[in-house]
Amino acid sequence: MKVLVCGGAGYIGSHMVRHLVGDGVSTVVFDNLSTGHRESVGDTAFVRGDLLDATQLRDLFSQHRFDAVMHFCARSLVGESVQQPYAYYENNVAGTLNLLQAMRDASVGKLVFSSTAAVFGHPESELIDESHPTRPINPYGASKRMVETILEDAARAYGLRSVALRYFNAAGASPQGDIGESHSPETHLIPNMLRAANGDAPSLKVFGNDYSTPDGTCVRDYVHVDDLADAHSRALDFMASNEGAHAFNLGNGAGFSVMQMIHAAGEVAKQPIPFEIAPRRAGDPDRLVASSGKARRELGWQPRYTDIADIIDTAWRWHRNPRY
Ligand SMILES: NC(=O)c1ccc[n+]([C@@H]2O[C@H](COP(=O)([O-])OP(=O)(O)OC[C@H]3O[C@@H](n4cnc5c(N)ncnc54)[C@H](O)[C@@H]3O)[C@@H](O)[C@H]2O)c1
Ligand SMILES: O=c1ccn([C@@H]2O[C@H](COP(=O)(O)OP(=O)(O)O[C@H]3O[C@H](CO)[C@H](O)[C@H](O)[C@H]3O)[C@@H](O)[C@H]2O)c(=O)[nH]1
Repeated sequence: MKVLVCGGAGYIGSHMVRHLVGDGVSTVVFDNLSTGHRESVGDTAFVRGDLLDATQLRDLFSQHRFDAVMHFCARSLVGESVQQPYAYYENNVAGTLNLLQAMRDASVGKLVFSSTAAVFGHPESELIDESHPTRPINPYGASKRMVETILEDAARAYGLRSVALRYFNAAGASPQGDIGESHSPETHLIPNMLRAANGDAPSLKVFGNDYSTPDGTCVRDYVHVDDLADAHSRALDFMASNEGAHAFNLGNGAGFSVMQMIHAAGEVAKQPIPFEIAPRRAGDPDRLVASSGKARRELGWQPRYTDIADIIDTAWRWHRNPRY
């Protein structure tokens, strides 16, 4: 089994690479290092390249015989996507089309795609399952939904087998503490809390405390990166016996408010997280919590990290001593 991991030098992708290598799967990483880190994949085979360069992709597929592709590449900042929609559609949609065409030319017929809770837009129910309408409210979410549609069409036209995994909030890091989340600028809550705890960043800005949630701050569903990696491996197995394009929501099914997260992180770091209340951030829905019953039933997926303190603790191991 040989797997191409596009975007494997990024936060989630690097945890996937470690998971595949641990399972003895031959792995090649393709990444332009726009937001990723070469150090995060150690001595795994690495090709620096860009999905927007069709020639590089053709060369890659001519040099290797891949059984499947995992595709983590994206621009993924919601606010930036509103400001720069062309850049988002170009990288996330046109880049993915280049990849799909190269796969087709090389007769590679299986893809696991990183989708997102942002395909749903404003939540219409407490728990979001796969029957929830997909009405994205920003270009980032729209770009991911477009790719899901392309995958549905590709299944019908070319027989491509695919699984779109819609992560809610990816969180935590390898418990070994040697790979983790490192973005610049960092926009995600857990790294920003832990950098404030470390003194690496000023106090955490809490974006709005007037949402219609119990304490007024936004509620999210945090799911550990190693559990996401496990779901990808299960998706590979699933495609061996299932044709077509499939989508699964991945979360723990438990919501935590920003204030609850600050409290939990303070307990893990054994010091209070300095914070201040700031204006709302554009595009943040009140509450996003997954129903992952379909992934449990059809993929046999069972997250191992269900305690928010354990999830934050793995991130804290990284943030105390980040390597990149
Ligand atoms: N982090 C989350 O909470 C979250 C939630 C839902 C979905 N996702 C999705 O999961 C995926 C991974 O997210 P992440 O947080 O690890 O992001 P990341 O930015 O850390 O990783 C993305 C990787 O893709 C690479 N890349 C981007 N465009 C590329 C291109 N054109 N060619 C080659 N390489 C390219 C980057 O250099 C980076 O290494 C993304 O598709 C993202 O939209 C993330
Ligand atoms: O410094 C910060 C950072 C975040 N937040 C708040 O913390 C919550 C979580 O924010 P994150 O930025 O960590 O995560 P998001 O829920 O905005 O985004 C995640 O889910 C999205 C789907 O809605 C996308 O998929 C995106 O890629 C993924 O990171 C939000 O209410 C946000 O307003 C703060 O208060 N202060």
